[in-house]
Amino acid sequence: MEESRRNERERGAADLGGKVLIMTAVDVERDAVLRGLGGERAGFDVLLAGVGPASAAARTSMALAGGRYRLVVSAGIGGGFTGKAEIGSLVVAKTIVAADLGAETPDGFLRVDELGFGSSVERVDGAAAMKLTEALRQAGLPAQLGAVLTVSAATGTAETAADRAERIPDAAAEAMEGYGVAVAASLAGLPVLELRAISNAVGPRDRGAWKIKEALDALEAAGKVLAEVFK
Ligand SMILES: O=C(O)c1cccc(C(=O)CC[C@H]2O[C@@H](n3cnc4c(=O)[nH]cnc43)[C@H](O)[C@@H]2O)c1
Repeated sequence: MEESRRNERERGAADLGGKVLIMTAVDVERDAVLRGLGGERAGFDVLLAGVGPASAAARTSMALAGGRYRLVVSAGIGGGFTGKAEIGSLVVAKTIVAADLGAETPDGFLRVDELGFGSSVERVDGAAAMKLTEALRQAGLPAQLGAVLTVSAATGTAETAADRAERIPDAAAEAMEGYGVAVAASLAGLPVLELRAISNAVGPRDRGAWKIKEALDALEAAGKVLAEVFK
């Protein structure tokens, strides 16, 4: 069973049968993706993950148990690391990192890997991630590949932002669901992607400064590209 799942994953997103499952945290994100998919929705299911990795993992697993899918995508808005990802731009995950899964110690943070309890990094379908990033750029959208962090508590201070940026130097964006979606996809033997439209800077919490509309517009534009690339 494990070997057939591994073989399926190695064949990648392109040549497996089934639909593409897109999980968003909240309904305005789902609606933006659906607007972007437009008339090309037939090959896609866009479902709600809820906020946070636990809800995302549980709801993705439930969806995967009830349908036939070839690719799973975690999509939505996210925070961008300063100097890495600007508001209104798009980040496609090259890795999905559970940034707060582990243990604090007086000498610093220990990743769950260092504790010997599994992995804090979920691999994405690298070829599909590159293809999507290229297609987004071809469509004139500012897009880049970078590590996308999953956190249970959004960063709210400059200290936490600096700590996360130092521990994970290729971090471009932060959100709250990708790792949960990715673990569910991995258990089902399916490739995964994460796509984030940047609504705010990762750092001191300033909810009034979040550019939700800009991010949702970018997510909608990305939805059109998702339809072209994965139809
Ligand atoms: O208030 C609104 O109108 C609104 C519209 C769409 C989404 C929201 C959310 O608050 C969604 C929460 C969702 O956003 C992700 N996110 C966005 N920025 C960050 C961040 O800096 N750090 C972590 N997560 C972030 C996250 O995936 C949440 O699920 C509100």
